[in-house]
Amino acid sequence: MKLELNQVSYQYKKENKKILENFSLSMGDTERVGLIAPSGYGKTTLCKLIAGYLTPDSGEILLDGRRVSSYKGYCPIQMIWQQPELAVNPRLRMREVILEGDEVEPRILEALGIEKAWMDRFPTELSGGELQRFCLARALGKRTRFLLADEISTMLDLITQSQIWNFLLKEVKQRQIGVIAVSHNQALLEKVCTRQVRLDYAIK
Ligand SMILES: Nc1ncnc2c1ncn2[C@@H]1O[C@H](COP(=O)(O)OP(=O)(O)OP(=O)(O)O)[C@@H](O)[C@H]1O
Repeated sequence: MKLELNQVSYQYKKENKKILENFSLSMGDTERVGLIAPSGYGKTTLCKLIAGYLTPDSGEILLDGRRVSSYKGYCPIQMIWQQPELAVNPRLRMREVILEGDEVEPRILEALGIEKAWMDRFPTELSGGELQRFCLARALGKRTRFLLADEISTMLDLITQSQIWNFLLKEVKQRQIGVIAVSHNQALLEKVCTRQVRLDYAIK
């Protein structure tokens, strides 16, 4: 599958500043692209646009030639958010949170170190790192073809961070899932990504 961004521009309505101007990117599902830019330059905004949470002011975002916004039901582009507590419904038990994914395989839960006892808990009864594992698992449903990983491991200690990225890398390579990774950790991006794109050039 191919993900294409053609001349995408975006600005938050109440602000004067353009976040993205005519930004283009084309990537395949065997690629892992690292997005680098200083804080506040629009990395999260770009991820939200690609995942369909925001609509570009102009330009288009296509998955195999079809507009991402035209996908109904499960979106093959899944975003993992920087703050997992904002990405889950606090009223759902973790068992139900996982069901929001696309038939997530039990082996994925196991590989991410999710303990069975956690399934009956509510999001507020887990640590940030534990909750993030659930968000990762939920995003790795059957029909996922691209993963947007926005600072997904900042709340994890170094060992857990490396375990989780090792698993993710193996998984996306095996299943041909393309990845866009955002991190201020340059060493991590170099290890994980096949190439890197600078976002600050997208703004004039
Ligand atoms: N809903 C919003 N309304 C108005 N402005 C916003 C909104 N969300 C983000 N912004 C602004 O848009 C700019 C880009 O934000 P974004 O979160 O995309 O940056 P980022 O590169 O991901 O930053 P960081 O590295 O700090 O996470 C920032 O100046 C931010 O203040």
